[in-house]
Amino acid sequence: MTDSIKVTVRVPATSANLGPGFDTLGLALALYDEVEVGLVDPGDPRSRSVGIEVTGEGAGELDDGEGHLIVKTMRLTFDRMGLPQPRGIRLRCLNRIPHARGLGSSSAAICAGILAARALAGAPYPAVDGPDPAGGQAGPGRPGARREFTDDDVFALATEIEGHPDNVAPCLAGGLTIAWTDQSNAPHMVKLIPHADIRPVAIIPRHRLSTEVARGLLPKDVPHSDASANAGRAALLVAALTERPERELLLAATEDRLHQNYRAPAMPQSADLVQRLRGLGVPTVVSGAGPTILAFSTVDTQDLIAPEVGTDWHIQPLDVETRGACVVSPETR
Ligand SMILES: Nc1ncnc2c1ncn2[C@@H]1O[C@H](COP(=O)(O)OP(=O)(O)O)[C@@H](O)[C@H]1O
Ligand SMILES: N[C@@H](CCOP(=O)(O)O)C(=O)O
Repeated sequence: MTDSIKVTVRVPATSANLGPGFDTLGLALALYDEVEVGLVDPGDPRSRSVGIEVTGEGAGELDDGEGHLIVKTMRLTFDRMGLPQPRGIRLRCLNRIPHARGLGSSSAAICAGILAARALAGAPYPAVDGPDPAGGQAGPGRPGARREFTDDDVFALATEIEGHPDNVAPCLAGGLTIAWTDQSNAPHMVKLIPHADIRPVAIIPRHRLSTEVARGLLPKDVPHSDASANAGRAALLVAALTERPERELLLAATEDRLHQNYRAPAMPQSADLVQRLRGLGVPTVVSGAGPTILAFSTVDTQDLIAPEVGTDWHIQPLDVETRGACVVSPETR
């Protein structure tokens, strides 16, 4: 038996914060998860279940049913689109983005789920006629009340699920993004293309640190002088990444006082390596909530990184990704 309809989505890794741009700046990186999602024919015996195949990161560890982040996200998206829940969902995940390392794996999974659900919504699929498998109730306006789900809706829902927009924005749009939320909590972004000389290098440890745990280490208030220093550095960083990718400017622009030091006790090796590389003149930050670190290498610093890092970390130079998440098959959008 075959799936009645299938889509494949591709979503990039992202590095958020970039030092001073806490919860605001993000950069998309050319390292991708690919997710094939199939909805099952009604006559297929698998049509009342969820089936998940994971290759790569998270294989054998992730929930293999309704609790899987992509399935949960798809269910919520079908609800928000005013559509009935599909019956059997098959996921085939090729996961390359490391989990809980500060490279935006959860944002990528959330964006994948929303984009897949939106792409599937255009086609007829076998819907649940009994109780909703996600535990919800079939409500008024589900079938027959389908509403257009715009790119802004995708961004808003992904941000609502993730809790902050700085990974979601570059994942969806690619490039360097400045993201913020307005007074009604709606997210917005501006996308910029970094200068061609910007060469990110992810330096990835074996151990994990969940974003939730790292966020728990942040104080409720910070000194005004620290906030002011970060505002200046974040502004400078946008200029340095797009127009003036000079090492000295990047080094000054990547200083942070709002989150990295507070989180250092949860990732002492990362904090130490950031300091050592910065001491050698390599602009280096904690990637997202860590424990990966991100260096901006230049011709004069590229040879300094490997000897300083040693063998306990995986050094991965990554191109900046400029297109963002997409449905690769069928090319519906
Ligand atoms: N491709 C994926 N499929 C299912 N769940 C995922 C996927 N990627 C991430 N997750 C979930 O998100 C968690 C990591 O999220 P988080 O702590 O925010 O770290 P980060 O987003 O920095 O990698 C994983 O432990 C896993 O539960
Ligand atoms: N601004 C967030 C970014 C978290 O990124 P992740 O890739 O670690 O999920 C934060 O610093 O908490």
